[in-house]
Amino acid sequence: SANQNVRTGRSGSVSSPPVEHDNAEKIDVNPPKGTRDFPPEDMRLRNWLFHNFREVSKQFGFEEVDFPVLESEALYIRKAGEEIRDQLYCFEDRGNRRVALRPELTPSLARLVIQKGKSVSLPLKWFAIGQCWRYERMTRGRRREHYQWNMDIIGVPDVMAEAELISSIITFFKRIGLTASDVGFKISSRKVLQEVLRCYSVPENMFGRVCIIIDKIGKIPMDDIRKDLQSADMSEVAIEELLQVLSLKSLAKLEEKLGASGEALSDLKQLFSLAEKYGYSEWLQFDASIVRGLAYYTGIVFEGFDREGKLRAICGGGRYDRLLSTFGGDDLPACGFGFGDAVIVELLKERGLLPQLNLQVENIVCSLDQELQGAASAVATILREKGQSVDLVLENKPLKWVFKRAARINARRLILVGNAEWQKGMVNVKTLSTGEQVEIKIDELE
Ligand SMILES: Nc1ccc(Br)nc1
Repeated sequence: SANQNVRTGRSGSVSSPPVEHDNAEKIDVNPPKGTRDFPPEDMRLRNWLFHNFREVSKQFGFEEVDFPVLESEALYIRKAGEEIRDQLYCFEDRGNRRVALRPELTPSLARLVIQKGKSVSLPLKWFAIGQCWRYERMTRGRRREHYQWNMDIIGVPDVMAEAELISSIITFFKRIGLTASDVGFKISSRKVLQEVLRCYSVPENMFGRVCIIIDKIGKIPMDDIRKDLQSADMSEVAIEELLQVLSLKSLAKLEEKLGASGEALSDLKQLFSLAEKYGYSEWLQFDASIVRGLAYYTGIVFEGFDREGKLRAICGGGRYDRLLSTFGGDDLPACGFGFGDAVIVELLKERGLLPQLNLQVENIVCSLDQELQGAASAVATILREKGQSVDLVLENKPLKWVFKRAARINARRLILVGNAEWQKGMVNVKTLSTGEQVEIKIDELE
């Protein structure tokens, strides 16, 4: 709360002059609404998560990229009625430019691919971990920022690319202890929707809009879904047929509906066949209701879900072969996914799989009296130059305080710099787990 007493956290007296503030009031020490601080224990978990994202990305031969958190608003102005557009964290900067805090990473990636043009050789396999933003009325109390891991393959038209991306996510899940009994992937293709809409002569330019409406199934009442579909030039018959197809959960039933000649079916059959080869069939299921909430998907779409059904989608992605041309570039086949940092942590908590991540410092070094503070610094430098981590006690503290701190930072060794030993070029080394204590020559420290 704003009037929370802010502990200065200083133990000694403070001699420096007070910082001049316009307002005498205490500032609110909480982060802005919908945002988070990462104190050490949270930062350790975040670093652990990102380390696993990076390790998998490298294992699949992907290169890391990043983009500005601030982008031109134009990157996200799509007319399909997406939630991501309604919640854009956008504003006019001091140069009167319309800008936005990025709500997702894919448009930035598309922009960079266009910028690089012919200077990059295909296929591109890029990954990024970046903070993404939305501005949502805090009535729902939801977060306004999260970190997303993205992996994208640019330049591969074949479903092999989607199969590879799904394999990378499964590799990640396995790395952190999740199995096919914990999570799965619902797989479909936007071409299913496309083929139904074509049967009922729904104009092509309604495709993105219909996808966004369909994505709201289960989130808003079905009557509103039907009304929205009518407003997208769909007849009653077309709507009923579409909803019927979207309820299909078997490729055989889909084939009965759409026939065997369409691309939707051939893509999906190929993907499930590749899943066999990769050895991850048990992780996948066909579910025609999956469309995902981004207008630019054009083919296979998929989302990771928790089999207990308690949580929102863990991750999601798909093929987006037409995105580059919406920015004036030449189209290139593309597919990718986004994987947020929130649901996965909720899932790991549920499954008791959160890792125990303690601070670990090898050495804590302290001098036994004020005159030896410099000697203690010299010992710290020697150890650090050998690549060891050292927490150097910076003030004259009683041993009781030093032992307490050593336990809190989980130090392996306590190095005591005392007068008598120092005169002999020695220090006292105590292994804290065993209590064993030995005198060691400084130049033999390791
Ligand atoms: N797109 C987006 C951005 C930020 C959060 Br939190 N959720 C979704």
